[in-house]
Amino acid sequence: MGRGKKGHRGGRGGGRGGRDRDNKRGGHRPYETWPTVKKENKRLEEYYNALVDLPEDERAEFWAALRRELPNSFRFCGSKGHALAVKRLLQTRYIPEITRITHEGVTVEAPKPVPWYPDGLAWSMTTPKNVIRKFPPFAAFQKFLVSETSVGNISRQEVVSMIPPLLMDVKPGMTVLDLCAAPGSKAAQLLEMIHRGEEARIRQVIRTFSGDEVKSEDALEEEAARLEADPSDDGRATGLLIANDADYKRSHMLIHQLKRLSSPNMIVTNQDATMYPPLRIPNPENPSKPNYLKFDRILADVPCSGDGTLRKNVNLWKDWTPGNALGLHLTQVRILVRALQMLKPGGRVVYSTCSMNPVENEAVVAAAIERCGGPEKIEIIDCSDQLPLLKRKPGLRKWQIMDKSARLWNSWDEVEEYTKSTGDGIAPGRLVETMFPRPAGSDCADLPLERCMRVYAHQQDTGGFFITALHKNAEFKAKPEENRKQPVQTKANGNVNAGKRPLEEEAKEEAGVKKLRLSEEPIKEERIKEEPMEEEVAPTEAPAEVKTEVEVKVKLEDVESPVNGDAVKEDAPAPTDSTFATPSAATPAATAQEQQPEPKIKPNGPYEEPFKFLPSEHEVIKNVAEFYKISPRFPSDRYMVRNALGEPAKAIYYTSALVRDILVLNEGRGVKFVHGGVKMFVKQDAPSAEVCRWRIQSEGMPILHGYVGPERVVVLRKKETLRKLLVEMFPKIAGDDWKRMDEIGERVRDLALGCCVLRVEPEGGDEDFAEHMALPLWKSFQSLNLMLPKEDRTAMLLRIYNDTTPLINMGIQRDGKETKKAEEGKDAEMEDAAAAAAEGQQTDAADVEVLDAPAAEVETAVTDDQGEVTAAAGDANA
Ligand SMILES: C[S@@+](CC[C@H](N)C(=O)[O-])C[C@H]1O[C@@H](n2cnc3c(N)ncnc32)[C@H](O)[C@@H]1O
Repeated sequence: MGRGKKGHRGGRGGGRGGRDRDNKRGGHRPYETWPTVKKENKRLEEYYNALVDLPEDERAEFWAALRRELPNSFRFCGSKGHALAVKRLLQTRYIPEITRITHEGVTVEAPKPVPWYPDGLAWSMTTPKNVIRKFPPFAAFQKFLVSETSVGNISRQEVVSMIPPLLMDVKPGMTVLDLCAAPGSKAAQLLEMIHRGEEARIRQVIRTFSGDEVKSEDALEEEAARLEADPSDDGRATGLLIANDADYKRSHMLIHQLKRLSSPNMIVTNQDATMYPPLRIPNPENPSKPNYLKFDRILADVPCSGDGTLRKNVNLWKDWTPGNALGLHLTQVRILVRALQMLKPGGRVVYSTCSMNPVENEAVVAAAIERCGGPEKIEIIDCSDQLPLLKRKPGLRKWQIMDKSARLWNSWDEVEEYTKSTGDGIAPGRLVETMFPRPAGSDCADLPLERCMRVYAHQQDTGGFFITALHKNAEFKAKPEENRKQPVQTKANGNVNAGKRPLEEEAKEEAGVKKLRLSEEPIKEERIKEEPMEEEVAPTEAPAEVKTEVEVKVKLEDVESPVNGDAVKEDAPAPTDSTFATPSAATPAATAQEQQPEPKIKPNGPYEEPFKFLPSEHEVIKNVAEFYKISPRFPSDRYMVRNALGEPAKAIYYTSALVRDILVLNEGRGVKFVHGGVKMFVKQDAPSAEVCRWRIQSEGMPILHGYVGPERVVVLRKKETLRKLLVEMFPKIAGDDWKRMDEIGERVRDLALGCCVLRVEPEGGDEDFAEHMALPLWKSFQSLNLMLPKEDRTAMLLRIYNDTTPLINMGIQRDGKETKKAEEGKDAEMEDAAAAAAEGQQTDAADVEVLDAPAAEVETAVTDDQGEVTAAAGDANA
């Protein structure tokens, strides 16, 4: 997964340079210390004391919690069975050890499960990072966290940030859009939901045509994962997640984070959410009529001022100003309106921020509902019965707005009155009408805003968060933004005009400050120092990189992506290639049509390799199917490559049918797709023409292995046999050496050369070795090679055997005597290739076909994200 190779980044914002990062720069980064920030801010305290209605003692707790360090939290991720297996280790192996530890005479507090998180998969702990990192009794626990985080089984995520996906009620088969998704922790939760129960469903279907008995250990899980949940594609997940972020570099962090889940049902786009383009999908009833995708669920976890993250981003204590939130209000409304437009009637949008400010929360919800046809069309969902153990406060019905100069306003009427009395007629401190509670008598005056959910830091020792779930009753035509009432302004010449200073311009002025608060995710702190990212906070503009390739020509509120082939409104330009988005001559689409290999970097911005699907009858697809004896039940029309020529060169990807349709039908429309598909086959040197050169990639294994013929499957049942394959990089099988491989010895001796599926089916009776797995195994003349990156081997050794033995690499000896035999020479070459391939398994480094961005940018983005992940473990143990 690119882990390790790309380097680990040290903790965030703590001045601890990461190992590889330091090395890359040719030396150790000097240890930096951060000046202590005084946790005081008069205006902040004044504003929230006025707003948040709490009894005196609770108010004191509110501020005390905001001034305390935030506990560390993490989530076990991946498929439920796997996540539960890793969690069990924490409970049975590490917690008993931790509870025996005393530090400075005090018993250490062990991690605790978050009570409201389903299946106990989220945990939190208050032990300071530096204690865990430096105090030797924690060493084993630290190793566990670092190791499982590096392979993607544990994700560090703030507890409150886990709430929004849980309120989305995502079910398998649904189409889901995460509009502001980077770095991707919530998107990962959503993707897991789309795939929930899939493994069991596929097993069920495969058994119906193989006639095998249900294994008792599967029975329960399969019952839970009923086929009816998502039946139409032989049990494979049919749902879709589109994860989007307007920032190009952050969209690559997103790819890195989500790739771990190996989902063919996911696309990453790089668009400005305020004008997210309608996406074409097939129209089976009337193929000549355009049909556009509408979503069952949309998450709008919008950029915000982030004052709910004061505990983590301590600089906010000094940087908080009332203007930060005001400058984001309009963008937030636009994103929410766009989300509601793209939602199916009956669908749900969850809107969330890590801010406590009503101008970014209740005011945005009310403004968006008003623009989208009022409460008849959009309802605020009462979530009071959801997550009953989560303590929360109701949303505000009344609030005041603090302007830039810290003056408090009760209503827009008050602002207008004041504005009339001033000489220049300009409303104070960038205020606009939609920031205020809706006036009595208006459609939205009585919105049940108390149904919005506010979570404060003191309630369960977390950060602060705001979440609202909205239900769309029916389609609507959004009111144009221009209808908003502008403050009356009198020019010097006596003419009257509307607001002189558009909010977006003012927002840009504060860009430097807002960079702090794009997310509740910790990644920010480092990014602020390193990367100027003005586009993140320029609310109305697509980031420069996006704009160069996609120039949206129509106002999206007019387009209202039509559903099921409905004609586009006559008064609005049709969202055709030429009117909706005008790709420049240099877009991938143009190049794809010309079938010309293109330079990797376009003058106008990063180049994305096109997604080209291979016909089922393509020679390579037929060869692969023949070699692995892939069942005809496995779809062969969803294989894709990423190059303009559309020929398999290095890697072959696999996508779900819907992802394929979207990528194909929207090619050339200027939509910026940056990722899609799971790498299924990768080209590798082979010793002879009979050996298929396309090995199965480990991330494709869970999808494919059930359909591979018995000729290319090796079944392993014993724990010790797997240990040999994990510890030894190239265990020998020549001569009598195959006997060392116990129950798989004879099978691998007789197996034809090349890649096969190692199906691990534990014989039972050992809880640490209970999980079924399918791993790629390569057979050479002399040896075997489990094609896994070192991190995965090391993590599995620790998880299954509690073993930290260094890996043994006893490859073919390259001295003259040994390499005389042609077979051995070939084996040596193959071992080199295999080792390199296994290491590159999930990195783009091994995949020259894909060059998503200028090399330096990819490197930075991947390293950043990895830093986030590694830092997570490092931090948790720091
Ligand atoms: C609060 S963060 C999202 C955190 C993310 N949902 C997660 O759970 O990891 C907000 C994100 O919105 C992105 N963003 C800012 N303006 C945007 C826009 N107009 N359209 C789409 N994304 C935007 C930022 O780049 C940032 O990554």
